[in-house]
Amino acid sequence: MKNVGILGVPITIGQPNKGVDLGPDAIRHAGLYTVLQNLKAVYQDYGNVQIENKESQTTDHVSNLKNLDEIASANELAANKVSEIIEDGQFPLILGGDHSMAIGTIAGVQKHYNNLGVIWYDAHADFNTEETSPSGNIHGMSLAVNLGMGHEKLTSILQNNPKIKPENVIIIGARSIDSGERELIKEKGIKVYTAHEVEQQGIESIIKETLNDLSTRTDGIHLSFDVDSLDPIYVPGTGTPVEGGLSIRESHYALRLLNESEKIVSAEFVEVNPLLDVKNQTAERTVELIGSLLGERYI
Ligand SMILES: NC(=[NH2+])NCCC[C@H](N)C(=O)O
Ligand SMILES: [Mn+2]
Ligand SMILES: [Mn+2]
Repeated sequence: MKNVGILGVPITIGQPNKGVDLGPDAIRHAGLYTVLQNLKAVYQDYGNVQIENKESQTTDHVSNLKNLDEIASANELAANKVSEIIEDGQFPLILGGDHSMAIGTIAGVQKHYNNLGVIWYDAHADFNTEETSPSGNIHGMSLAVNLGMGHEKLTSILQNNPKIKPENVIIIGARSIDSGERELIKEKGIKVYTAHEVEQQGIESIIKETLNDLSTRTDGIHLSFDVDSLDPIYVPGTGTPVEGGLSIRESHYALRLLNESEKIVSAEFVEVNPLLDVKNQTAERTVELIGSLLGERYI
């Protein structure tokens, strides 16, 4: 069983909805420790990264990016914390927070790998740059930033270099991709399994293909799990829900296959927003999904 280091990244300024900063604590309250105890996991909670989510929004005049400086410094903090958890010999289990946090989390993990792979499980591709973004919201840009595209204040977290190679990224569950993102995805040759492909090919085959593909090239795989990958009927508590999402059953199965592969070296669960939720069910489902990733079984 893994030795787990829990870290909350309560960032909200990468998008416009209030409340996603409460995500990490809602996940803890939904029974995270109990699940870990039942799995006989050794764990340590590193608490939350101290982030100042300013009420008033700043927009960079040149790039049109919202809250650029604040997001850059929050991600620097998150990156250092994640790196520290790995240095302590633990598996980083990171709780969000809006998806702009993946800029820092992946920078922190990447420090310890020569060739990191990333599975981006999401309704969105988060592959915008300031040129293509329809919103200026940085949570829609974090994957592109990880590949070295975007504002230098974001691409230079920890080191001024691309953190992952395009061939080492696989997106699963996408069904809302902006036209500019689509062009960039094609240009970079990123592998995407859309929600339609999950329907047609099946999640088992997709996860196995993903693992085969990434295992040959990478020395570790980070899972970036945006809860809006799931259909909003299961997870109402998220800021950018998209209909036609993945089912809870196939997502548990996906996570079980990832667990069995023993290739996942770190994971984050993001975009849980308790203020948009109904009876904390989004946080509760997130805890159950974390259980599957860490080895919980039906029988
Ligand atoms: N991590 C997320 N939920 N991202 C949603 C992004 C939505 C849209 N594509 C944008 O860039 O604004
Ligand atoms: Mn998303
Ligand atoms: Mn996302």
